[in-house]
Amino acid sequence: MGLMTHSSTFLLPKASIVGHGPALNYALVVLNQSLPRFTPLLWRHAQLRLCADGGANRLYDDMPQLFRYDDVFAVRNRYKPDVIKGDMDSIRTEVRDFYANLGTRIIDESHDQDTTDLHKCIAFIRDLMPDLDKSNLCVLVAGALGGRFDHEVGNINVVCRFATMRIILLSDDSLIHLLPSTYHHEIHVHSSVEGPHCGLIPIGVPSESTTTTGLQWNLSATKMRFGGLVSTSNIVKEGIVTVRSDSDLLWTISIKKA
Ligand SMILES: Nc1ncnc2c1ncn2[C@@H]1O[C@H](COP(=O)(O)OP(=O)(O)OP(=O)(O)O)[C@@H](O)[C@H]1O
Ligand SMILES: Cc1ncc(C[n+]2csc(CCO)c2C)c(N)n1
Repeated sequence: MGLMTHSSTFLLPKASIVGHGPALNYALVVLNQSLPRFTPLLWRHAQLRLCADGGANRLYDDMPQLFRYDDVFAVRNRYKPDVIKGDMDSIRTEVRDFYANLGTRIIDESHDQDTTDLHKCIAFIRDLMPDLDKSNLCVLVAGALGGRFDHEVGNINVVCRFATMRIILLSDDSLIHLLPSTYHHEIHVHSSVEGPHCGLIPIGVPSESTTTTGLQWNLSATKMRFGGLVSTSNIVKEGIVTVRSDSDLLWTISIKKA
């Protein structure tokens, strides 16, 4: 079975990155929730930037607040998304017009009321990338956690629906990504920016057997299921956490405040 490595280097300044595994190309999707304070850092890492519908309002309203000493319009011009996509029921007209005038591609999919705006954005990224590029692509989703619970679950479901893509859901406080059962996993923990609190959560189906190293409460061929044991409030103890499981799991780790 192959090894998949994970490393939150997108939370580090670009210059300080020492690679673990292949260098990844990043895409950023901004959702309709208050922007995480490190969004400008994610923006710099990303080669492609999208807003999911009302996410464009957040970019327009919140980004200038992250640069309090800069001119509001200078900040808005600096942070121009490549694409705004969604059912367009939340983006304000002035915001849509502002970014359209800057040259942002606007994709209105108001006919589709069965998939979320995040889903629409991930499908766009998937279809844009040639097959070969996809293994090195990682999609960062800003503002995906906290807020309305149905949206949070919808966002997690997108991670599961596009299970072959690397997608990382982020808030100010934590990140989540999938650990597919078809790989063994090595998670390189950057303790300056993340941890120590973490969790491993079976999603969809129970896990009959999960084994970990590097945690305070390791699992040893342990069964996990909702209604039984799920590993929450665990603590990272080593620089590398390893996970092998017979089922897909969600990995979550806290993000440090300063
Ligand atoms: N409170 C929230 N918590 C987490 N994610 C959110 C939240 N609000 C919005 N999102 C994410 O941002 C995307 C765009 O948000 P937007 O408000 O434009 O969606 P929407 O389809 O109009 O939502 P709804 O009609 O259900 O209120 C959503 O698809 C969702 O992924
Ligand atoms: C069973 C079922 N539940 C909810 C919705 C509603 N819905 C899901 S995604 C979406 C678009 C949000 O931008 C909307 C309105 C549906 N279609 N089918």
